[in-house]
Amino acid sequence: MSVHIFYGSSTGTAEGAANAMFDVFAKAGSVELHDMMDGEIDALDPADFHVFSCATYGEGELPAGSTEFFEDLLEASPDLTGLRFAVFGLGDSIYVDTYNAAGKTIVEHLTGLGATQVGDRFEHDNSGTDDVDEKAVEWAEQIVAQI
Ligand SMILES: Cc1cc2nc3c(=O)[nH]c(=O)nc-3n(C[C@H](O)[C@H](O)[C@H](O)COP(=O)(O)O)c2cc1C
Repeated sequence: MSVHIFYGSSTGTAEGAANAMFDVFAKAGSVELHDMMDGEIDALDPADFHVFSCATYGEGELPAGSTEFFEDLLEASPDLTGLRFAVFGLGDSIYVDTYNAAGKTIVEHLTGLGATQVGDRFEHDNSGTDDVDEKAVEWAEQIVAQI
């Protein structure tokens, strides 16, 4: 099994978290990192496991350049039955109405295509005191125990 870690990041926090998780997921198989901006929707494979580390911007959207990933995916509308994924969301609670909305959107889109969420969706708060990379490792350890 391969683990595909996709990150959606504008200023590097979600990308850093994705990198921090790399060694944890390497316990489960070979790991590939993907910038969602590269639009590699073909890397979604029911035989593999998928992790999304993604920030929220705008009015609750994915970061600029990453929104097209799901536009392309929804247009292609593949049957993702059997595909398993987990979501590590990043946001900031000062954005009350759209706090961590991108992570919720990812869950909706993937489950809407038949995929199955594994574990709890994490919500990192940039206004909080939690170290994002430490939390990413802790979360990844919980997820890897379930795959
Ligand atoms: C201009 C701007 C808009 C943002 N909008 C939201 C938002 O709507 N909801 C949210 O939860 N966080 C929002 N954030 C917070 C980011 O998602 C958060 O800081 C995240 O850690 C950034 O990740 P990145 O460095 O990978 O881009 C916003 C941040 C900026 C700078």
